Amino acid sequence: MEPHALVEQRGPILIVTMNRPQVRNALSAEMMAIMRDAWDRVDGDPEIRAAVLTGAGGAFCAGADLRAMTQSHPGDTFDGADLSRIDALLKGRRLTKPLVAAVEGPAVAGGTEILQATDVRVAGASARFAVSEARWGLFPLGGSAVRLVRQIPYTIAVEMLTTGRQLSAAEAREAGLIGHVVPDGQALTKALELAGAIAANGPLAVQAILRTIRETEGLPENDAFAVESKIGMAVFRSEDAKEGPRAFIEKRPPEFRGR
Ligand SMILES: C[C@H]([C@H](O)CC(=O)SCCNC(=O)CCNC(=O)[C@H](O)C(C)(C)COP(=O)(O)OP(=O)(O)OC[C@H]1O[C@@H](n2cnc3c(N)ncnc32)[C@H](O)[C@@H]1OP(=O)(O)O)[C@H]1CC[C@H]2[C@@H]3CCC4=CC(=O)CC[C@]4(C)[C@H]3CC[C@]12C
Repeated sequence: MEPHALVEQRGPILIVTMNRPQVRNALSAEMMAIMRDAWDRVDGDPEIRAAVLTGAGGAFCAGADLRAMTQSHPGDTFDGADLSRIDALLKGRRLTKPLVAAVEGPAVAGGTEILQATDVRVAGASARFAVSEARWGLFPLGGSAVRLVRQIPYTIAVEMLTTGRQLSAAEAREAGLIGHVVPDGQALTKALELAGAIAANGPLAVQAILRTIRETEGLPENDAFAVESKIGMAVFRSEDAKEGPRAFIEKRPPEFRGR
């Protein structure tokens, strides 16, 4: 039996592949455990500078396993755990390094929910996006009722959440849910190209930029600048911030050490 998610390190990039293609990579407890461990690895390993999340077999993810739900329903088995944080889906927890999504085929329900926790998003032309929980009388507990309206225009978010309608890749890009549409089958290649560009940059700078974005979300502008200037000045004091300008003047690629 294949593991429900595959984790592969390629140089400074960790690639996480949801791997239950026969059910369009519907989430399982095993898959979620592997994903949670992979996110710990991304945050804990200084050699990893970016991560990519994708799905096997031409699908991204079809959300929770509805068949499993007919056998053991979370509504009946729920043990009262705090669902304001679901590590595997990066709800209530964000990575310290950029996460790039490579979507082919359906990203539905939990699939579009975890997409909202990624930082840079690429999709094949036939990809489709939906938050379909309400169609089955369920609630999008992966965070979409909070996060989607913060990421895309209100009316499109509410329409997606309440009708469950699928957006095409072109519609998703127009709404700003994804950044790039590429020919089918090319999403991972493009995502790796973007992750590579991120990984080549100063890791302290990249992580500080992400941290600033995360920590200032929703703050009044001047409060946000107070946070930003503290985080940013620490980067300016680093060795990497001296290496970058030197490399420019010496006409060579910078060699960042992350300190
Ligand atoms: C709350 C989150 C999460 O947000 C909830 C959900 O995600 S609900 C899931 C809703 N999913 C859908 O609506 C998608 C259904 N599928 C489709 O619409 C289509 O299949 C498709 C568009 C994806 C693809 O269409 P295709 O035409 O290409 O393919 P199709 O022929 O239809 O399918 C091929 C075969 O694949 C099977 N398939 C597809 N999707 C699924 C699916 N989702 N489940 C099962 N099987 C699927 C299909 O049947 C075909 O197979 P055949 O054999 O050929 O028929 C929740 C996410 C995780 C939850 C937490 C989990 C852990 C917890 C445990 C607890 O006890 C407490 C709670 C919790 C923390 C729990 C809380 C909620 C979540 C966070």
